[in-house]
Amino acid sequence: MIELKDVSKTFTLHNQGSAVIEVISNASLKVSPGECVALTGASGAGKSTLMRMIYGNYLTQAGEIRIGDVDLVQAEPRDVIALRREVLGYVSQFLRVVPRVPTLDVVAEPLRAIGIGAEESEDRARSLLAQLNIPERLWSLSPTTFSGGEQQRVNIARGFAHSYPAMLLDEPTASLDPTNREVVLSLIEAAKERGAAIIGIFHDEAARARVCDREIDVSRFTPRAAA
Ligand SMILES: Nc1ncnc2c1ncn2[C@@H]1O[C@H](COP(=O)(O)OP(=O)(O)OP(=O)(O)O)[C@@H](O)[C@H]1O
Repeated sequence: MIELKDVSKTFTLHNQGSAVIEVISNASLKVSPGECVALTGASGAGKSTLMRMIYGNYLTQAGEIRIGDVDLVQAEPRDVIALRREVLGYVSQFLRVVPRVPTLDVVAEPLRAIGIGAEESEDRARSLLAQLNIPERLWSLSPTTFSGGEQQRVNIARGFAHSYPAMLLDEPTASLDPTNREVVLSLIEAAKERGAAIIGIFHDEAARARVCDREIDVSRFTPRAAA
């Protein structure tokens, strides 16, 4: 479902004499449906960079990043947008809050975007918000003023609203209390059971051990380490 072949990435630091730093070199990996793979490696090894490349936020200079039958490296922007809407989900640690949109709509929006009716989308959103212990009195309010933890849980609810065949999870359990951490781990397990291919960064070792089938240390794709 997710396959990287000989992927490389350099950053050019335009404000520092156009210095070029190679961050990822010849990365290859494959994640099958129903499998969760953890990216590991020391701070600065390139975990977030690789994740952003797989989501298409960072340009990839060489190689192939296949999500289903789309190669993200070659895809047109409109194909990337369609892929993100239908196939590839991304749960970051932080909610990008859209001002004035009620929480319920924030969570239901990914379902509306793929043509699911208002009622069904909102039912799913309500169920996720309840599961993640967001008090019902907050559902009609914009999450702008919510606490950090509440925003993170709204973001997780939104990220899991649609059953994406492929998912990227960036520290999904970071700074959650034990009850909500457990809810998130169950959501990940349920996503695997329905066949989602998942790549995650988990500093929470126990969470990683529980939901991940394999670990890939990105240091092995780091040119500096190899040198
Ligand atoms: N936009 C950027 N411009 C220049 N260099 C960058 C950029 N993003 C990341 N880097 C560099 O790439 C390397 C890998 O960073 P990255 O954030 O991917 O590491 P990480 O493994 O996710 O680390 P952490 O566990 O600390 O989050 C670092 O040396 C970093 O300085």
